[in-house]
Amino acid sequence: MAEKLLPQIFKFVDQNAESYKNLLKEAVAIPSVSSDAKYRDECIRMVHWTEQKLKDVGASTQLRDVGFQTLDGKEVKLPPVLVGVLGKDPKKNTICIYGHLDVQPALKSDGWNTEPFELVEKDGKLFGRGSTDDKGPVLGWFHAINAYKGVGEELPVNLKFVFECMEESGSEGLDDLLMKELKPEGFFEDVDFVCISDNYWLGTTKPCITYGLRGISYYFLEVECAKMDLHSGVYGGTVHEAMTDLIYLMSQLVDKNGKILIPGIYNSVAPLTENEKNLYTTIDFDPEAYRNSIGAYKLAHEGVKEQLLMHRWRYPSLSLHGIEGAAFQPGAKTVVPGKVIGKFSIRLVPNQEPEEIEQLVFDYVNKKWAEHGSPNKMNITAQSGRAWTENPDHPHYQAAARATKLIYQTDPDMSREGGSIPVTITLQEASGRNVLLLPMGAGDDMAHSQNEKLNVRNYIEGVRLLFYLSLTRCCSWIR
Ligand SMILES: NCC(=O)N[C@@H](Cc1c[nH]cn1)C(=O)O
Ligand SMILES: [Zn+2]
Ligand SMILES: [Zn+2]
Repeated sequence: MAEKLLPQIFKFVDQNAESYKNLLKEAVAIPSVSSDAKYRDECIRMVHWTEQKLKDVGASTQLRDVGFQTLDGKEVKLPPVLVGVLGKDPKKNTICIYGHLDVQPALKSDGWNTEPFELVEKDGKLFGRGSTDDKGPVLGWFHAINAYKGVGEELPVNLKFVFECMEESGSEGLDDLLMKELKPEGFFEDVDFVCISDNYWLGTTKPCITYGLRGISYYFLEVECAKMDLHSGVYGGTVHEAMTDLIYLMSQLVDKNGKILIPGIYNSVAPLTENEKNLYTTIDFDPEAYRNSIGAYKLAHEGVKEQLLMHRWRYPSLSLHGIEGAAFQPGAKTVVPGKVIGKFSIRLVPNQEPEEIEQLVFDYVNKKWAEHGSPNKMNITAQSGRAWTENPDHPHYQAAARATKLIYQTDPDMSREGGSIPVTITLQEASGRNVLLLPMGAGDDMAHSQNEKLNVRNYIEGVRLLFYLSLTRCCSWIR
């Protein structure tokens, strides 16, 4: 039945490509930035907008309240989690789909060529914040479901949905909802697989299927020297400046080659086996093309493919992200900030437990602070999620590989990902089922960066892929 339907579906998807783009345009126009309290209403609007789309495809929906968070010292309501169910036929397999509706911040002045929250099509690319991370892939599922209706076929699987709007900000409230509230109600009882489309191919031409993610331990390092910002001409030379202390602490974390300077941080990293080492040799990854795509002057590890991939996937890395309270605007502002918050994160790898890593970081920063001997106030806090890996030999992965080959006419690479989707491990534990990461976007989509985009080809073929994937899930052998 599967293959017979494909020509019809391919035609239907092509005929509807414009409407798919229009829907993505609507989604991108909602600036659902989860990290900034001033966009919280937009996050809530995004959840409601998506709920309506889910209802439109025939799903029953629920908005689950997950309480409040403290943001910028204020209690702010978290966006509700959108849960949905489409079909309850016991003869069919049930796939649980997770996606996120929130986005990273974006301003045109960051260096975008177009308005970030206006979807613009140029040269076969759809530019806009959230186009690839993760609004395009979420909508891909809705289009795939509609395609069944379009060709007059019944959906061959039951679907369950979990859509949140806080992924880019630590998925606050979601773990508790999944583990404590949804589990007793049996939400995951009949789930056979979990599928997430929220990552990217390694390169730009070859599709991938992903079986591992790094975790993340994100730190907020606060130093306060005064209760207000100060004129450096009036107060400079008379106070111990918070920024000086913070820059000192941040400079002690990582060396110029990327080696993390926190004692013990590499101790628990899973040892590299011969078997794993061999996996890297067959992956299609061109260091020079990768370097060019980001305009980097020189790559670490002399651009050796295997070493680069290992440092993206299986070794921890520490990045310095920014300083809140610093004068980042253009111009010669002569302020001494009263309080600054340095932000850095460590990407965690298998066997590194967040509690262990947080303790090592806190101990090290406290020791460096004591050595530094500043009279100022310092405080460090963290939010963390574990790394995740899955069995890529599972039939779920084999089905995804078959579907990918059919759509792209090439065998996908089995990849891991350097980024983090902390809820993946929670979904694995809550469902007890195999979790598949099926990327829609290409490796040069520049999620989180300026000019984020989704290729029209990836969007359209992605819809076909999700359609075909759900079709193959109707086979009982896959259970
Ligand atoms: N597409 C997944 C993704 O981008 N995840 C974020 C998660 C995050 C952001 N801040 C804290 N966690 C990532 O940076 O990997
Ligand atoms: Zn994402
Ligand atoms: Zn993201």
